[in-house]
Amino acid sequence: MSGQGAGGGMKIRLKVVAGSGAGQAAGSGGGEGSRRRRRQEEDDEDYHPGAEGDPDVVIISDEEAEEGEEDEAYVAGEDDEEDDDFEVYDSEEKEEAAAGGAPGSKAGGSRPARKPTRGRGAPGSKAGQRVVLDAPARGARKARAAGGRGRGGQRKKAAAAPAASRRRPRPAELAEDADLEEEFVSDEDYEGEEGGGTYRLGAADEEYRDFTSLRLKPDHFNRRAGAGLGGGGDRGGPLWVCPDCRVFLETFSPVYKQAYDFLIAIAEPVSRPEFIHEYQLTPHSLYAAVSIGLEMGTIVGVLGRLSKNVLPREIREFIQGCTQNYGKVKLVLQHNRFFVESPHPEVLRALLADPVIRDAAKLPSKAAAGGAAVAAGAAGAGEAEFRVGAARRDRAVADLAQMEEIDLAAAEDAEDEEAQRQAAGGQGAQAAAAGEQAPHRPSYLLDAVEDPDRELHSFEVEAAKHRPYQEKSLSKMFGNGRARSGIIVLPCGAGKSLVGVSAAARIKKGCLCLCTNGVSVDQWKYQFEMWTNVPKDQVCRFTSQTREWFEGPTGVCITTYTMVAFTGRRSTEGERIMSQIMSREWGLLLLDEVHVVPAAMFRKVLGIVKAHCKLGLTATLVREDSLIGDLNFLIGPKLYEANWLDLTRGGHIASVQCAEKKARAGRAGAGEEFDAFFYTLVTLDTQEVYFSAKRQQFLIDQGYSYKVIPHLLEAAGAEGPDGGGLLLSSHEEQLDVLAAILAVTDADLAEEETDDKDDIANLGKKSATRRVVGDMAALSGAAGMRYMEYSTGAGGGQGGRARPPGGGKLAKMAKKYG
Ligand SMILES: Nc1ncnc2c1ncn2[C@@H]1O[C@H](COP(=O)(O)OP(=O)(O)OP(=O)(O)O)[C@@H](O)[C@H]1O
Repeated sequence: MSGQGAGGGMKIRLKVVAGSGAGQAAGSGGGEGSRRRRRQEEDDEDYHPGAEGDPDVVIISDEEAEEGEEDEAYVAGEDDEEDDDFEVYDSEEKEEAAAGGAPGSKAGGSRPARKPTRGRGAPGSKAGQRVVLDAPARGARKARAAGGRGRGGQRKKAAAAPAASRRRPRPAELAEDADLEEEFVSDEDYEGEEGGGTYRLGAADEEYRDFTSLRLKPDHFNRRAGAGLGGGGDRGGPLWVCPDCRVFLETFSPVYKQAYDFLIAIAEPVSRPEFIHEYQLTPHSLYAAVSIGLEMGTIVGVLGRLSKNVLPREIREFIQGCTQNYGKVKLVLQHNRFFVESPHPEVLRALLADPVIRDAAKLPSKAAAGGAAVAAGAAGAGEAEFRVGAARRDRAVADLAQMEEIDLAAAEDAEDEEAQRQAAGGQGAQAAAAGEQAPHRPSYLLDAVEDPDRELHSFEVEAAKHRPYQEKSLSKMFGNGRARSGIIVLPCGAGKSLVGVSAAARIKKGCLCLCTNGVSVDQWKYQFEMWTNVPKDQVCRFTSQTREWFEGPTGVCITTYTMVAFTGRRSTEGERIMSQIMSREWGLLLLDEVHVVPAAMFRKVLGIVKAHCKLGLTATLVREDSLIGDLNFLIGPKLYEANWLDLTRGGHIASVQCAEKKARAGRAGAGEEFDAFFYTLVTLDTQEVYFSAKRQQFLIDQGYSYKVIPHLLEAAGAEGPDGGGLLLSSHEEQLDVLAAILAVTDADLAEEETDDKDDIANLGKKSATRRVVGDMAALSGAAGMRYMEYSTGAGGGQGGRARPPGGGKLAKMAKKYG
């Protein structure tokens, strides 16, 4: 069992099921999603975004490609199997891939592949599962590995990096070959291996990328931007698909929109500036893809079709490895208990062989007769057995066809000790063992009608026409008559609230909405009332200030993370409401601002609340605590992510202007109509400079440009506050303020009274306090709150709406509507 996720409690990871790479990477957080990788880059002192750190994509011409082939004449059959670092496919093979053919199974035996320049792979295995290093390097690496350290102890397997990229071989990390285990090499081990070649390996190796050995498709010339996807539908591919799982997208392609929609469904965006986007295929992103209904063959087929270069073999294998385990195990919530179900006895056996799961599961002491016995691998005779009744299995198989919305990702959320004991199949096993009809309702939406516990609400969205990206988000969440758990990423002001409200309306069972503070609670209530016909008494708020409960059997409860996670003494009314919250099976758990909620709090809350479906909403999946990967398990995969620039161009959100003012002290400016201005004041010679570099990288990746205003006084064009210039304009005054700020202690801060006890920003303080003047990290945006603090939703709106209650958003709307 992987179980490396932060925090205690049981974890169920895909890896357990079949030891696939998907689970491995996911379990350890070692999928090394793009964000984490970027952080590592950022942490590297030598990394200078926008300078030499930019990806160096080398595109070779036809002639060069041919030259290359002549230089290294490929002799079919000679060392075909032993020498390939990565294989290339012709269009026939591409078709085969599209049809879901096994990687490496070569039709017809002839393969116009080009012999790679470096690296070795797949001895004796056409499927290419085993990828080994060339002998001298392997020896050297092994030797070094003995004393080497891994990247956070997570990367266990070394494999041949594709010669083209010579960097972390993500696809091969998923190789299932146990022999590779011993070839553990850390990034340090890679360092210098190339002996002064073009590559600098190790943490900074990503600065140098050479993709010259990517093989262009024979008709690649027709695939240049502008050639269009005409005729056979196979032209004009806007993608470059690299063997290291990077995908580059040309935004000026005529099929950009289609390619973008596809890529965002299968890959993580790394960087999306104006002309070339970079994406990364990761286990998480591919898991998300299959969870929204894309099949392995489709993913490979479409990727190949959109690509200018022949799809590297690693990519096919990687995609296969990451997608094959989807749907094998389901976590089903019923009668406030979780049941682990699988139609595959071997999967259950693997799960039960894991000591953590076994410990957590409630198992019958003796297996009952009938059905397929699934003995826990580690269990001896006389120990508990887990039995799966035949009828139950058949039913599960049938149900699997529909695919359950609560799947392995959902399994991760049951962190609460007690819930876990019920979750790991114990109750289900007991019921099955006792010959009872196993409880199982796979498709929540379809089965809601039959649900004996159903308490359906009947409100509907009636005041809105969804914008295209909102519709897209919702269609990713709802499909085939079921609801999927996951995260929707939409920029500030793009209308996440409407998406959340619509999801709650579609899931006709109670909705628990969790917000980061009390003001947000008021705003969500307002949003529910504004967009839907929900009766007022069916939307209730539960905060430190307001304790309401809905009339009737069900409704919408809006509260805060802190209220639910609170462990101290509550008022009688508070206790009563909390017990209502805890005893219910919610249809939807709506999680606002998921990127700022500390992971520990998520686990706590998700252990307390039971819901059929979870929807996380955020403007950015960037977290300061590097635990973004955990959200995949705590909530679910990312279902949709909109591109800021596209929405801006579409007039859905304001055009954003970012400016960073460098000063020793100063004040921020104001915006103009239809433009949202983001000003950050960075005090020189402080930690803020470091954090501002991070923010700059974020902005670049999101496709924004920003301005650095180094001399505030000159920029202000005036001398003092009366003249419209700066406060604290003299150097002495600035030093005084800086000294005062630096002198502030936690004790000083504790004296400040809070006005929102529900605010998640107050976490960790003994008394509920708010930082009015905080430490430098908090001031510079390192306190876990997002960088973009406000925006306006320009265009496409329904102007003249009533203003909502509340502060932050109120100000935003007030700004928008004048
Ligand atoms: N489909 C729509 N039609 C009309 N107006 C819309 C639509 N979707 C959103 N809006 C409006 O756009 C504005 C921004 O929406 P909302 O506050 O939900 O954005 P948000 O993504 O939650 O922003 P933030 O991340 O800042 O909280 C609101 O005024 C909302 O009423």
